[in-house]
Amino acid sequence: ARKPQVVIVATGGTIAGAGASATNSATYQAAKVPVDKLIAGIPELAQVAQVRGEQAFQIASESFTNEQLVELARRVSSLAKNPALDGIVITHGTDTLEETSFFLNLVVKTDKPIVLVGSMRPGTSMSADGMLNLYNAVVVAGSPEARGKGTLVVMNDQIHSGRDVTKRVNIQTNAFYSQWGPLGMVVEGKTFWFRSPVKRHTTASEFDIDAVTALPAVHIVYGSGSMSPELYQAAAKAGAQAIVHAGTGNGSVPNYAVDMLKALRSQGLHIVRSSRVGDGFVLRNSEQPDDRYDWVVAHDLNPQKAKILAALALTKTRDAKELQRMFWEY
Ligand SMILES: NC(=O)C[C@H](N)C(=O)O
Repeated sequence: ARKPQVVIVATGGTIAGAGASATNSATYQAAKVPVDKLIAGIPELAQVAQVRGEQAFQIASESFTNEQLVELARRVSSLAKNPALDGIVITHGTDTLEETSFFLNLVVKTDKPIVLVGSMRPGTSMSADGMLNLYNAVVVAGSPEARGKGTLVVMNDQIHSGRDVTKRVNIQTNAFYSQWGPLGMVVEGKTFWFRSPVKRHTTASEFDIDAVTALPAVHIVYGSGSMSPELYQAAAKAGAQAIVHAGTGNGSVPNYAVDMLKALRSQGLHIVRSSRVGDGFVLRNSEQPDDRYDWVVAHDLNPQKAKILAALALTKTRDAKELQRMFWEY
């Protein structure tokens, strides 16, 4: 039978990392090993797909910029248009993998599987997780059942929605987690599916990377007890067109910070209330009168995901009600 054609677009991260010894699981250099060497290290890939590699970047994912995000998405969009190709795997550092997976989920117009994968341990360490993660990612990218589900993240034998998934553990291989559960599992080269995303994505999204050349700046301000309202001002000074408030609890705002946010909104900046808690979601007019202040709530998106959607939304509209609609729909 014809094997699915899969391209691995490599961007760096720990999955391309190398450490000094086999006991170095957390101390190593990310983004060292080229994609062809990663592929050559897993001869079993040839049993499940016809694979070729492409080196987009060689960086740790904390160093990803908006420019690189746009460049990567444009490359993925152009690959997806190749009729001979069945799926795309993107190797990526785990730190900002959730931003990239959500971004691609919103802007690439394709039904083909786009699968992001990383690792928590470098390939040089004992029980390195990258090999199996990459093998599993290629299996998912070549699987017809993975089509039309938006971008996927394969880590630790689980298949997550690129929208929902977030990094929750920073030193173990079970690093990724979705509040609404994974979509499925991949075991011994086979995929098993249990649910599908219902939020708008890829072909049903109103965003298209072929029409996006740059993203406006959006900055996150972290809420805490005794925080400084001047941080919002600094975000505005740094060029933010929207500020994502990573609020305590239900995205709550300290009473002494409300006037600053109102003032920034009156200058045209958008205020998006999200929560630093991790799970749950922020409701409109809970904690703060969003209708009165013309603020937006991030719904269940965490601050870093809210930042991605806010930036994309601002390429389309300046209207807070439209922004809010997008936060409900995506
Ligand atoms: N596990 C990893 O990939 C972490 C690394 N700092 C990165 O995001 O590139």
